[in-house]
Amino acid sequence: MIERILDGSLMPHGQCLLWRADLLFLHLVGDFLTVLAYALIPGALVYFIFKREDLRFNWVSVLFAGFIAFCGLTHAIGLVNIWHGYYFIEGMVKLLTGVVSIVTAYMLWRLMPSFLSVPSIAMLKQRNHELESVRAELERANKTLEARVKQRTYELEKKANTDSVTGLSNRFSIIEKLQSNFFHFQRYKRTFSVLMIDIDHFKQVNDLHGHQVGDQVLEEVAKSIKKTCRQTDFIGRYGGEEFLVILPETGSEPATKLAQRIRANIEALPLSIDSHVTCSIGVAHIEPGLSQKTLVKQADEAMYSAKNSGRNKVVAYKSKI
Ligand SMILES: Nc1nc2c(ncn2[C@@H]2O[C@H](COP(=O)(O)OP(=O)(O)OP(=O)(O)O)[C@@H](O)[C@H]2O)c(=O)[nH]1
Repeated sequence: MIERILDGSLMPHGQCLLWRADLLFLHLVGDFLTVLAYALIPGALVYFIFKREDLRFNWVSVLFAGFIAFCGLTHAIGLVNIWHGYYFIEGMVKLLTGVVSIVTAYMLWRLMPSFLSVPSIAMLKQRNHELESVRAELERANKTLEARVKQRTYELEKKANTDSVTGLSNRFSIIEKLQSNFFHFQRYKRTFSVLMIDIDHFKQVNDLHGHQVGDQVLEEVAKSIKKTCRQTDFIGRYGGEEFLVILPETGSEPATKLAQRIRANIEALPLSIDSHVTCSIGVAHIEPGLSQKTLVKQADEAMYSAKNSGRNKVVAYKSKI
C-alpha cells in the first residue's frame, strides 16, 4: 500500500503539456506564486491571532489558515507532478483540502450570526458618538446641579445669618463680625468702635399697637440705622429691640458723632404708627488689652447711662480709672 502511495512512476503532468515551454512556464510560475502566497497568508493570519489575544473566533481563523495552507500544498504537489507522477499523494492532499475546506465553510456559515453581531468600526464610532453626547449631557446636568447647590448653600447661609424681622445680621452673625474685627485689631492694629442701640420704651409700642406693628417699627428703625451708616459698617440685631453696630477704622469721637446722627434720624423717622420712637445709644472704642466681651459690656453700660440720664441720648463709655 505504502509503495503504491509513494509510487511516482505514473505519467508526469509535463507529458500532458507535451513539455511545451510556454505551457510549462505558465503552470510553473502560476503554481509557484500561488504556493508562495498560500504559505504567507496563513503565516500572517497566525501571527495576527498570536499578537491579538483579545479577539474572538481565534480558532476559526486558525481553521481558515489551515484551509489556505492545504490549498497551497495541492499546488506544491502539482509543481512536483510536472516531472513526476505522485497522483496518489496529490489525490490524498486534495481530499484532505476538501475536508478542511468543507469544515471551514460549515463553521463560517454556522458562526455567521455571531460574526454579524460583532460591531463594525462605523457602528463603534456611532456608539462612541452617542456615549460622548450622553457624557456631555451628564456634564451639563452636573454643572447645573453644582450651580443650584451653590445657590442654595448661599441662600441657606444667608438665612442662617439673617434676622427675619429686620433683614439685618442676626446675633450669631454680628458676634462673628465682631470677633473678626477684634482679631484684625490684635494682629494689624485696625481700630474700631461699637454702638449699642436700644429703642426707648419699646414695650409701649407693642402694648399699644400689638406685636406685629412692633415688628414693623423694628424694621423701620433697622432701615434708618442702615441708611445712616456706611456700607463698610456692620449692623446686627443683638437682642429684642437692641442693635449692635461695628464701625471699622473709626475712633471714639467720630463714632459718637455718627451715633448722634443715628439717634436724630430715628427720632425724626415718620413711622407707620403715626408717632415717633427714640433710642439710647452707648459708644465704646477698642483699646489694647480689652477683650471683645468687655468692649460690648462697655457699650452696654454706656447705653444704660443714656437711658438713666433721660433716654434719647448718646453716651460714650469713659473708663472709671
Ligand atoms: N414686636 C417685637 N417686640 C419685641 C421683639 N423682641 C423684643 N420685643 C419687645 O421689646 C420690649 C422690650 O421691653 P423692655 O426691655 O422693657 O424695654 P423698653 O420698653 O424698650 O424700655 P427701655 O429699654 O427701658 O427704654 C418687650 O416688650 C419685648 O416683648 C420682637 O422681635 N418684636
